[in-house]
Amino acid sequence: MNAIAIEFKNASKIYKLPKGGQFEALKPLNLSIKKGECFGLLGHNGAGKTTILSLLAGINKPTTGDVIVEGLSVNENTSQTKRLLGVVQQELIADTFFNLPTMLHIQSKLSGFKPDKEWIDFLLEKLMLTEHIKKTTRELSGGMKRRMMIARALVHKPKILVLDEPTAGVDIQLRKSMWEFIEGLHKQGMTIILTTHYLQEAEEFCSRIAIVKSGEIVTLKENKELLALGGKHKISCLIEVSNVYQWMQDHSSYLNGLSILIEPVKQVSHSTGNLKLSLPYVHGSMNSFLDSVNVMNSVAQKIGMRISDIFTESPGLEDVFIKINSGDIST
Ligand SMILES: Nc1ncnc2c1ncn2[C@@H]1O[C@H](COP(=O)(O)OP(=O)(O)OP(=O)(O)O)[C@@H](O)[C@H]1O
Repeated sequence: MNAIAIEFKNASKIYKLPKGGQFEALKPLNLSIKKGECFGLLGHNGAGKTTILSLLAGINKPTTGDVIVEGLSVNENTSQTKRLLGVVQQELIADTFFNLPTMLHIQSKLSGFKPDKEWIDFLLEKLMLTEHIKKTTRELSGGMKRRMMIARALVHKPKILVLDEPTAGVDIQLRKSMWEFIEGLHKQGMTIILTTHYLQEAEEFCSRIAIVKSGEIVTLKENKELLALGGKHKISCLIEVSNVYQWMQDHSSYLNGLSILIEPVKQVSHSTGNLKLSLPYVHGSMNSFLDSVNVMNSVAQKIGMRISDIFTESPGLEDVFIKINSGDIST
């Protein structure tokens, strides 16, 4: 299971700018992605994610180095490596007068693959496109085009699926079924490399995640390890107080002594507002959880506060992403 599917070897990209000069979009990258892995690339707009995928897909040539796909060099065997990959590009490219099944038949042939009607029907069904098969691809909505691009990328049964923001513009219901379908392909052994701005998708589906910033990977970790950087799980409660700043002054030394954090929830004025009190607990330990609940209850009794809500909070990938990008955590 540890065989390598994709290997970036010192691969870099410097774009030549039309008005002269150049721009280094990707610093020399060394990265291995295992067979059967679902690997996520995250980063702000312009970080370099699409550039990385374009070198893998053979759309752009690296300035230095190479990418190896299933043992084959993309530089030397572009047409063979292309057949191993199903690539869903970020831009919606669906401007034809063909209907969906015809376009997918043509695409199969273009990929050097004998069209397989059963597989095409299966893809159309799984991507919820069957009811739109009479439309030409240019008549599809944005979300339908996005799903069509996934069908097109899979038509030649590739070993590796490359998804550059595959769910942009797809509504939440369809996104869920799309991911169920992609998860099914992954379970059958397909290697997946994904970029997305929906961090929850990466959190749910990727086993390893790289964060790209200014043309280089600044963090590369197992999903769980990355989430652990977000901080502790917390038990929190909300209280309403009539004089926020006075209240914080009166109680802060007592609460700080118990490691309880005080945080204004909404815009607070001097006269009224909500405060959130939080206490960390060890995730997975019932004793630690109950200890924290007991502390909250005894604090409530001691200082006579009315708790309006009590809930737990888990650090998510979004918290980690923001902290890494703002330099709050170095990895
Ligand atoms: N053909 C090109 N010529 C010059 N610069 C380019 C070219 N393509 C991309 N760039 C620049 O390279 C940098 C990385 O772009 P890239 O598209 O890889 O970012 P990204 O992380 O995929 O962003 P997004 O999340 O917006 O898709 C950006 O500054 C971009 O302007």
